[in-house]
Amino acid sequence: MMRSVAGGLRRLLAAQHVPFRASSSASRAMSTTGQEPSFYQAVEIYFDEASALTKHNERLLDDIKEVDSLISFTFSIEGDKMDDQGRRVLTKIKAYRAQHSHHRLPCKGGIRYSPDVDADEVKALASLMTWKCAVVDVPFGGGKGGVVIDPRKMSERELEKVTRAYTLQLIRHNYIGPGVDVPAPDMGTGAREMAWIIDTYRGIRPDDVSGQGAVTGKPLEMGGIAGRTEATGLGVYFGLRDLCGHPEIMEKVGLPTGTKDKRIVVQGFGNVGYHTALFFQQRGGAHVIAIAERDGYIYNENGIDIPKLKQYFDANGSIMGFPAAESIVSCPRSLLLGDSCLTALLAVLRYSAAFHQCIAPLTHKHAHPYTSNAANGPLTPTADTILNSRGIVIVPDLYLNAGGVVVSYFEWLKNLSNVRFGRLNRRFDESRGQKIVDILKQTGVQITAEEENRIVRGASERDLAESGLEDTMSDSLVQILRQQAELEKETKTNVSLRVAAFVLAINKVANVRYKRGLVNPASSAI
Ligand SMILES: NC(=O)C1=CN([C@@H]2O[C@H](COP(=O)(O)OP(=O)(O)OC[C@H]3O[C@@H](n4cnc5c(N)ncnc54)[C@H](OP(=O)(O)O)[C@@H]3O)[C@@H](O)[C@H]2O)C=CC1
Ligand SMILES: O=C(O)CCC(=O)C(=O)O
Repeated sequence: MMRSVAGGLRRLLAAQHVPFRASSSASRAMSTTGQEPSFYQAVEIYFDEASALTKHNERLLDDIKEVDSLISFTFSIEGDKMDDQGRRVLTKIKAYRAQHSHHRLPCKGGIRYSPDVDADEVKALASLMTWKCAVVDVPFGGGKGGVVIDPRKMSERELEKVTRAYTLQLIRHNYIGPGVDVPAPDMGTGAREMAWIIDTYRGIRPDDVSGQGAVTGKPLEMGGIAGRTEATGLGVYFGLRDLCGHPEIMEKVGLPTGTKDKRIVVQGFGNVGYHTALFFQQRGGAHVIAIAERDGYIYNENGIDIPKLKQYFDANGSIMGFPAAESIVSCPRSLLLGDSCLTALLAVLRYSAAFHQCIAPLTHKHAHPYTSNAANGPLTPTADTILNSRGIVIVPDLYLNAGGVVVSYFEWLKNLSNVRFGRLNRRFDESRGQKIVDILKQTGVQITAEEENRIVRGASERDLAESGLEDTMSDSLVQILRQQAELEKETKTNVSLRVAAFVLAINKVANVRYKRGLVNPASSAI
């Protein structure tokens, strides 16, 4: 049975008291209201649009679309400030954790610290995690956590208190554990917070032999994996590099293949933005000509030196004033209107109607043939529709930023087995390589020192994590492009990468549900 997008969309519009108008595109119908849906509604719209192209039972689709569970709680911490009686002021904090899908356990997804976090955002992000994990064959359900604080306004001591108190709440609600739900870094959090989380968890559950796998993105000393910090940015680079390597795709956008000498603009210079820019420059030979941050953007048409900028940023807390570029204080989003580039890389922009108002109407046709969603959900359905209608290829977040969760998966595997990758076989591989070199030399083959090193060197944990990440990103892109081609053949219309990635993910999740025996695919009932 071909399912129409109408059901979900009609319900959504009804909830907003908007008359339903059948349309080939859910997002186009929504834009007629002049009002953007919420982030979670947008993810539902994307889901509906894609699921209409699948052959799954409607009730199963409705079921796998829903967020399975969401908890919210408040807790208090004693802050640094004193009241007039010399007591530490108590600060009340609201927090969430959503588990979108229990079709596979544990649930997996980062924790966001931001004053703008709310239930809608956490549900949307958890839902995206399910589809993301499915696209890259990471066997987890989706989850996401959020704490409503502004980490820039808190001391390290306060942040530690918040993180430990949040973890205690997760333990109390059974929302954390290596087989239940495994958090990781997201906006506003990093390895430091993950260390506090695992330390708190281990303190309460010291006899959990797999306990180190209760959170990923930890520092190495706390059971982390080499390469997790840069994994999301590296995955973005691998994904875009592969896309740029397809002659027929690049021909469509009128550019030569490869990343060399391509110009890109990056919005956000945090973990994801910085590492992506770094890899584009160092490995891809591309020029990062502009970078936007909260307080403005910097521009150098010959390319910005990313390691130098990072040093400057760490020392000054801002990219503004970086000597080797022009600093422009304005709406950072306006940089996306600039020169013609390969891609506008959105590495922080959160879901907001502002994108629709600021960028989408103004972006020139072909100014940037790609808009790459390194951030989660930066585009509203209307912005998405506008960019699509201009022929701009949107590289979807549920594929492009999956590098983080892929390497988190490797970290989790490492924690379950309690052994560093490569520890058992590295020396053995090296001695075998050495024997091969010796035999080649004995038979008179000339080998340079560099060649010898490449044959002999055994893989480190970092090498293995990176190679697993590269393989996953490449393989998943092949799957998405194959899905896109199949859908285009079936529907005889253009199908976006986002729709293709969602269809791929929905098929995988639905198939798990069928195989588990909870649903009969031939029946109309679940
Ligand atoms: N970290 C990860 O492994 C993963 C992250 N993601 C997604 O990537 C995105 C970025 O995450 P991440 O890099 O980890 O976050 P970070 O917190 O490390 O970095 C965000 C950066 O962007 C800056 N920023 C905030 N608001 C704006 C703005 N309006 N314009 C420009 N810059 C701004 C922040 O500045 P300031 O410090 O002043 O706030 C900070 O420097 C998020 O959508 C996240 O969900 C996706 C997959 C994995
Ligand atoms: O590393 C992880 O487990 C999840 C990262 C994340 O939150 C994301 O991909 O959005």
